[in-house]
Amino acid sequence: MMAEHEDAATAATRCGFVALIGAPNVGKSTLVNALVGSKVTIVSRKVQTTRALIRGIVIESGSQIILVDTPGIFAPKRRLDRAMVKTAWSGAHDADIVCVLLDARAGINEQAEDILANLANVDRPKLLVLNKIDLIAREKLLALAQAANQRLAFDQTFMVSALTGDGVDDLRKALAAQVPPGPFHYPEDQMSDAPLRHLAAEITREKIFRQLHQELPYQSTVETDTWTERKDGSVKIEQTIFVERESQRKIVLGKGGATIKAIGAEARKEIGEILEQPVHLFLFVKVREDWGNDPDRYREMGLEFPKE
Ligand SMILES: Nc1nc2c(ncn2[C@@H]2O[C@H](COP(=O)(O)OP(=O)(O)OP(=O)(O)O)[C@@H](O)[C@H]2O)c(=O)[nH]1
Repeated sequence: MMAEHEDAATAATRCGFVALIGAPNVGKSTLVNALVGSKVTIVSRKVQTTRALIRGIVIESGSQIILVDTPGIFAPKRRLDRAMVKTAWSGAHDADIVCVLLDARAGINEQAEDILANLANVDRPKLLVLNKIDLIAREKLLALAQAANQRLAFDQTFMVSALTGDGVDDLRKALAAQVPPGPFHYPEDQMSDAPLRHLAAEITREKIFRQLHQELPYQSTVETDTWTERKDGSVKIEQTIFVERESQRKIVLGKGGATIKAIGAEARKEIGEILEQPVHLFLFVKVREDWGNDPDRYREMGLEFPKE
């Protein structure tokens, strides 16, 4: 009986990824805070090479809404960033819903034009969010909504002030209703550190990429298995690096373990800087034979699963 009851509960849930896209300063962080409604784990802006960064996770009416953004879309300076820009946009393709934020006061400036043009071929439900409505008059707002909708066919338009909270409940409810049916991606007891687990995994991935980018492009994935805060103020993190073949495992390990050691040292340093606490990082390398055919892995990396 119990099991049936639980099945029914799972079937009723919804869960999905919502990509927040907007120029710097449109108010993404403020909106995430308003949507989540409690203190959000601060995810450092220092990490600009990740594909999809979890900004916050919201539960609303039985839906888990995972808010992600795709840094690196704007004015990429470093070579690695530029290489990631294309993938960053494909993160938008992979999201269940794309939310485009515009600063209502700034209007459709050059960066906004750029975003709207780039999203034209993203085949996902698109919502327009005009933020900072507390700063402009209502008539201007309607004109702006119209102008944006002429450039890109949005499914819905929301007018909010992330700062005052005006309109935020409506947006949250709409997102909850529109993410697809399915079980929660993150267990509720992991929700608060999920962004950090994900970020730490992305950092290690970036270090692997840096060390081995010629030899191992995109063929590895990293998962954070455990995250334990210690009494002395440090954190113990265990991660597994999954590769497709034994030969790749050897490459990641390097001669006498030299490569994995270097990856671990770099990752530990950066994770420690972001967390501002000492980090003990333990890395394991495993072969996951069918990695290349597992859509979940692609999804975790913000990549689109190739149809064939
Ligand atoms: N008046 C007003 N100000 C807002 C609103 N939302 C955000 N802001 C302000 O706009 C500025 C930028 O907000 P952030 O949330 O940091 O913007 P962001 O898009 O996350 O910026 P990046 O991290 O650079 O991408 C801050 O000073 C916010 O207080 C709003 O609805 N009304």
